[in-house]
Amino acid sequence: MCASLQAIKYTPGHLRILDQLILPHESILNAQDGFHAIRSMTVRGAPAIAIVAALSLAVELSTLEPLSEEETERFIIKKLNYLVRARPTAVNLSEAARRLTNLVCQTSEGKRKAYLGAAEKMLLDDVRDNTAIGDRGAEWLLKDLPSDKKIAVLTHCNTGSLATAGYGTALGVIRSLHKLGRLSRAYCTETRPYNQGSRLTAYELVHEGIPSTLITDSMVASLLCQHDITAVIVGADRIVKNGDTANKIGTYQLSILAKHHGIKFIVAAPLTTVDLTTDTGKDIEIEERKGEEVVTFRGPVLKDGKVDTNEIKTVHIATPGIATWNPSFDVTPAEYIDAIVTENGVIERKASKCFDMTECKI
Ligand SMILES: CSC[C@@H](O)[C@@H](O)C(=O)COP(=O)(O)O
Repeated sequence: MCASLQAIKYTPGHLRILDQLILPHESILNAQDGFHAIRSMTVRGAPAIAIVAALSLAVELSTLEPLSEEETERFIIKKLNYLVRARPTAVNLSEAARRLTNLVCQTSEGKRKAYLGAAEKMLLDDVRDNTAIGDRGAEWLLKDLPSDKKIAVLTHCNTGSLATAGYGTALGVIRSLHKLGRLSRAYCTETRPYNQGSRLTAYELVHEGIPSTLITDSMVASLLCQHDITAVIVGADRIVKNGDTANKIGTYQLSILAKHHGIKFIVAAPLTTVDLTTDTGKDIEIEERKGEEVVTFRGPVLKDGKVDTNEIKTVHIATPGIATWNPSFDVTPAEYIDAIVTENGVIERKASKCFDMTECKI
């Protein structure tokens, strides 16, 4: 089997990320490079952007002349405050900044070393947590089914190795189902306008040899109606206290379709995505991106019927002059979510209309 995909490659003092716009690795030398990589979506996915932000500052710190403890603290806090402004919706970024700031403030001697250790640990922790999410989610989905039953699932956006430090969240559940020999097929949506599904999830599913089928976002109702789909599994950018969940635009409509067809709707995310400081989804800031993403399409050209990744082109696919609206995320109300899987286990929504997310942090 070929090696697993890795979006983030780090050795002390060196950070390289896979440029998800074209796919070779790009070097990140400092926090400014980290900020631009996140904002331009060269790296994307809630856990991955938090890790790249933290590690970009780690690389910058490791090249810096010795500073006093006080100067080091001021430097780190200033850079973290800058990095959190790269993208607003995924809470993992601000959660990491808050945690690293607290650590640095509470360490009296060796602040630089403490920061580097904590930032580097994020890579390992994320893979460990995602593996637990994948296994727990798969186990929960299979628990009431005959042991020889294989299931088909649908996922949206990208939640795999390319959106995390490895293994993936929703794609981690799919990976675990496949590992157990219990996955008949994973369907993935194209995920317009940025096409994380057709570009990244499809790439990863094919790379891993997981039986998979790509559909456009407009085909979901027909898929759920005509095929035997057991669950829709998505990741999250922010899960607030009552379980309302911000995720890639289009997730909300999938949850409504799943409910209509009596299909389970599952959110899979690490605890770093759970935001207990926000009560409901109404208070989540939704990033709006440039209309250009809606009216253009970017990809490799076809030469003699073959995809040529050396030549990437942007084409215009809408009538010039048309107005656009491009919210990058939407909020799925908790009442449409059946279960939320974290590394600590699965919380089911039973009779009530919402979750108490404080339960999963215990
Ligand atoms: C494990 S990542 C979960 C989410 O971050 C993912 O589904 C998503 O919405 C990514 O959005 P993106 O805009 O590509 O950063």
